[in-house]
Amino acid sequence: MPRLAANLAYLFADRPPLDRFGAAAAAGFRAVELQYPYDQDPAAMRAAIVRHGLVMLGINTAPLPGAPSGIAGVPGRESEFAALFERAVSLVTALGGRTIHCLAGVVPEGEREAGEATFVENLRHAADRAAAHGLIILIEPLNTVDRPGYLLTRAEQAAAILDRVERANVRMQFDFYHQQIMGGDLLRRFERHLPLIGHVQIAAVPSRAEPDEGEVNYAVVLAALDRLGYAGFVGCEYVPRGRTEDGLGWAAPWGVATAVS
Ligand SMILES: O=C(O)[C@@H](O)C(=O)CO
Ligand SMILES: [Mg+2]
Repeated sequence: MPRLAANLAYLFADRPPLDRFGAAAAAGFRAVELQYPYDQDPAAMRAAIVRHGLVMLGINTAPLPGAPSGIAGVPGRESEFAALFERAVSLVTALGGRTIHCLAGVVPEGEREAGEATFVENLRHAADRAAAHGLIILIEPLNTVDRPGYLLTRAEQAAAILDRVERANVRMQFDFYHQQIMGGDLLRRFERHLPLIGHVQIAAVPSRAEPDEGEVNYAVVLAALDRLGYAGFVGCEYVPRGRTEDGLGWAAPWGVATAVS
């Protein structure tokens, strides 16, 4: 059965950050992912994770002023990326987490080949640093509607990058929301890339709300993940229509509870 993880940048976001861990655990989530928890106290977050018996999954590399979508694939910013990555290693290690999503960044049309080469080199260096801590690096293709100009947009492109990086601890984060927008054919593409996939995320398309509306049938998708042998967590990275608890009906078959009040 798919194991659901709460993305606490999106879910329970009506609460202060430290209160979201308990809310996720109370709803039945067994794991959490955090995105950008750089302004929070790592020890307090770790204590909340342990207190509520949660598995801590991953964080993202931090955004920079003028570069909210990262710099891992931006030529000329390699030393800044190395520093950003070290910061992510310290934080995720303090949280007891497992993965760092390295955001590639926005690259102008004429520089995309150079951007990919930069991305590959940066990922190689980062992978070697990550290996020393037993960490996995994730790269995630994002859709061009929400992120115009983002370097990494399709699962096929991510697979080609991973092929060039040649490091087993660098993997693809397959977000069904983004990949539906960038070509669809979700189950065939997921299956084709499964050996490279390190994490999965879901949200309705096009609303990015609870995965119980829109053009993707997530009951079918989640059953397929099981059938195809995906053993990782499924990150719930959606924007709740209202209170998170009130929209969890879709997750009941997967062990997460709906609101009782
Ligand atoms: O899908 C997304 O937007 C995220 O997974 C992410 O990490 C980039 O913000
Ligand atoms: Mg995502």
